[in-house]
Amino acid sequence: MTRKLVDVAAGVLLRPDGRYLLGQRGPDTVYAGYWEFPGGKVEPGETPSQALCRELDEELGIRVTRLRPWLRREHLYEHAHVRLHFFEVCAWEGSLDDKVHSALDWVEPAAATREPMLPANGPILKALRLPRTMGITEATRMGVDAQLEALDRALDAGLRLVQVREAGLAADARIRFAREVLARTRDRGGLVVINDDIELAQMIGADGVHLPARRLMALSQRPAFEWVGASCHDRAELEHAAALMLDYALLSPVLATDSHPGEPTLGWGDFRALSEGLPMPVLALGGLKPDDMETARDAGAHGIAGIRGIWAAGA
Ligand SMILES: Nc1nc2c([nH]c(=O)n2[C@H]2C[C@H](O)[C@@H](COP(=O)(O)OP(=O)(O)OP(=O)(O)O)O2)c(=O)[nH]1
Repeated sequence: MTRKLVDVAAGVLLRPDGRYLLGQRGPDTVYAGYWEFPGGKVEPGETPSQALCRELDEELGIRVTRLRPWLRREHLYEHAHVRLHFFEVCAWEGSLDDKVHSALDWVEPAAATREPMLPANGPILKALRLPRTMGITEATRMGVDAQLEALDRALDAGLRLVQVREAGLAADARIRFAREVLARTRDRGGLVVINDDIELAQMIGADGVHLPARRLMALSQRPAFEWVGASCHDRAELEHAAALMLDYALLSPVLATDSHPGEPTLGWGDFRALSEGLPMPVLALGGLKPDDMETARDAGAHGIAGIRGIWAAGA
């Protein structure tokens, strides 16, 4: 049976302490008692962001002053085929005066979800657990000891997502290095993904794998890890990552880098256009430093990834 496509706008209200708001649907709605992000259907003639501002005013009594488009996902329910436009709502006026939910709760991204959760929202909650900054190792160039010291500094400064990318190290050294990165990062509650080496990731029990673009395009199924991401450089690669239901993508190169001098770059305009409307978070990569975070997020990025810019800054 084909169902009419219904556009829905939903807001992730983010507090400065990182918590976000969930509401429990009232008794007279479909999926009564389920938890959701506040929002509702897009009315004819409205854009999704206009719909969200109206819904948050009507339902919660707040006026949105700053929002960013984030993820877009479709889901086929028994009652409807919904296209969900998620926004990050970063600033608003007025205090919450909820008129529709049975309960509201500010939840920590790392904490367990509220149950029951609307079925379409699982990947959204997972995306909110993805740290905003990824450090990509380069022990091959820096030396193993210098890289591990830089990792410790970055972990102290709050880094919680590391990609081990060391094709240049000999096999034994690579295994030792990857184990060491995993132990140090886990100690701080962080995640480690291994570039292009599913066997190594399995052997050391890493959190996941990171697929280079050529490997991504050769796959028709997602590898079995909790976290799987990929490097992308154009829309076709991003869409393939979405079709495989990957957890994130890196899109590069955004700015010029010392490691790839003279290569054409996307700039923030192309970054925004390419990453728009995808179901998974996209991190910006290429010549970025921690200071670029706000610019990246304003351009639709979930966050930033980096090599030298991250290790030099201590993240
Ligand atoms: N608001 C919201 N809706 C969601 C989320 N996830 C999800 O699958 N949905 C679905 C459930 C519903 O099928 C649809 C939203 O419809 P709704 O009934 O809440 O919309 P509305 O507030 O405009 O209600 P109404 O005018 O029809 O009474 O989107 C979410 O996180 N927030």
